[in-house]
Amino acid sequence: MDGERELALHGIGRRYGVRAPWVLRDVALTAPPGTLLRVEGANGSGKSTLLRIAAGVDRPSTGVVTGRPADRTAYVPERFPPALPFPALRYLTRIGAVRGLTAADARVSALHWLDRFGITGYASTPLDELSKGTCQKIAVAQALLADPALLVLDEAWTGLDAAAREVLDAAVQERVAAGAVVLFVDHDPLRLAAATTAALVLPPRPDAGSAAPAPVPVPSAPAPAAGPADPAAPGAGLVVIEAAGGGDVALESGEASRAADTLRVVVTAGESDGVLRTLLAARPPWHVTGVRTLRGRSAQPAPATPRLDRGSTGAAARAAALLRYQAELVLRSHRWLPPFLFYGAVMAIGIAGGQPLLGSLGYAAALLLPVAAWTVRVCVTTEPPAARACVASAVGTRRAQAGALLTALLAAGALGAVGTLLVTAVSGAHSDDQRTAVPVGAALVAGLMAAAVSVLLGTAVGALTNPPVVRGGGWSVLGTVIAAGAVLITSGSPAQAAVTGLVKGSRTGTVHYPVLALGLSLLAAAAAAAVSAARPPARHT
Ligand SMILES: Nc1ncnc2c1ncn2[C@@H]1O[C@H](COP(=O)(O)OP(=O)(O)OP(=O)(O)O)[C@@H](O)[C@H]1O
Repeated sequence: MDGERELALHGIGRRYGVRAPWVLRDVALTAPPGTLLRVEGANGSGKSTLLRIAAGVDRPSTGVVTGRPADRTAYVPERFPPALPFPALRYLTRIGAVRGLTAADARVSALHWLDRFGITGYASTPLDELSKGTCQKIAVAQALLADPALLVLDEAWTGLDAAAREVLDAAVQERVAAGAVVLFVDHDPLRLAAATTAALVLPPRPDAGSAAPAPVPVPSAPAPAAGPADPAAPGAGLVVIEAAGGGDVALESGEASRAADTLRVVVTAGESDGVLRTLLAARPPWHVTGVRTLRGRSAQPAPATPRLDRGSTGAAARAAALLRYQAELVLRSHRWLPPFLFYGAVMAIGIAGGQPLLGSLGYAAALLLPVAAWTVRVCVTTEPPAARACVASAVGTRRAQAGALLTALLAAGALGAVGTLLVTAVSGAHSDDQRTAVPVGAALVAGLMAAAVSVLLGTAVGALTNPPVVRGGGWSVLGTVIAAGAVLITSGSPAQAAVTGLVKGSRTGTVHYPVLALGLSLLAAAAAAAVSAARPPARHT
């Protein structure tokens, strides 16, 4: 991968629950730079699961993945959701920035891929108004934006028209020629057959509790150095096809050899499609377990891709790009409106001009806690899981979740700051009995600190009662309401301490700064965010 380490999967196992059957068991794989690897297996054998783990959008139950280019991995999910509230170009430029491109490069690259897929005319069209096929082109484009060094394609060709399939074929070969690793699943056994350098055949899914048969890796030919194929090289364009379990077949080309029920055919690249068709047409059909080139690559002309000024944005810029993407997603979805309107309405009911300042600040801070938890729910559930997976391939699942939580924290914090300022402006700077004057500046600071306590604890509650920690919608909402109420009224909780400090201070006109409560709520929010980010992401297929 552009001179980096090879991608390796070591002893990968995955099951969806401690008692659930193993979907994958002991899968091992190495893919040096320049590998084009096809993953095969029956329905339900775990192909998508394996691709998600390789792409870093799901985590294995056992084993590790090494050599993944952390900031240059891209993934196309099996189904891309059109429910994203972005126009096509806007979505691509936002994702390009998350993938580390500068704004200018992201736009150039997005326009390039829109053009290559022939959909420039849809640049301003919202994704939810695009046809399924056009939306799939956007799904593929988002993965190709920033020259991925690891590209993972889960049936990415499905839904594309013939011309777009060719564009994707060519793009894959460009990436492989540049030294990237490409892993793919496709229902068409001929897909990129001549260019594929390795295959991994997953065994059928084992029954619960039984050991899985080992996956069958088909070793790849040594990955050639990046650069154009040498058609004059000895063996150039030779393809090895391996297949199992089929019926009688008469091959008109290639050299065939058989061992047990496995057939191996060495054939020129030009004749390989014909051989594959013959094998698949046999009765019973052959199960193609591997297709790889012996030397060289198919010599597809590589259309010019824009030169991107990679590395021009650092970790901080990518984190900012992630927040901008998530904030714009929530803003465009309008799902932020209910909690914000609720906050405004309850503030309007409870706060009146001239009321004692500290008491009103306590009321505002208390209200902020459930509103912050609700905002977290909005921020972690608005992005469809498949779109989240695309983002997670770029930044990792933990950062994608942390980004959503931080977006909620900042949004609720901004709301709380505005609310606190308004309350300070309209309230009377005196104690409850109006005998003691309250210093406005000090009250404002204490009010902002109490609001921060509420926002932090509301974020903690939201993080622990929503996906991926609690996945069921009904349980999530119920859990959020109960937990938010409990945190507010439980004696000794930082929120209760901060709010009570203001309300009690209002009786005597004394300002208490909730310093300890703020420190504790910071710790609670950080711990809850860590728990939430550590949970495996939600299923998306
Ligand atoms: N998040 C999840 N939670 C629970 N079970 C899951 C989850 N994701 C996948 N599975 C199960 O794991 C098994 C393998 O699924 P996967 O989609 O990886 O297989 P596949 O080989 O890609 O299947 P197909 O060819 O039908 O797409 C299936 O039984 C599926 O129901």
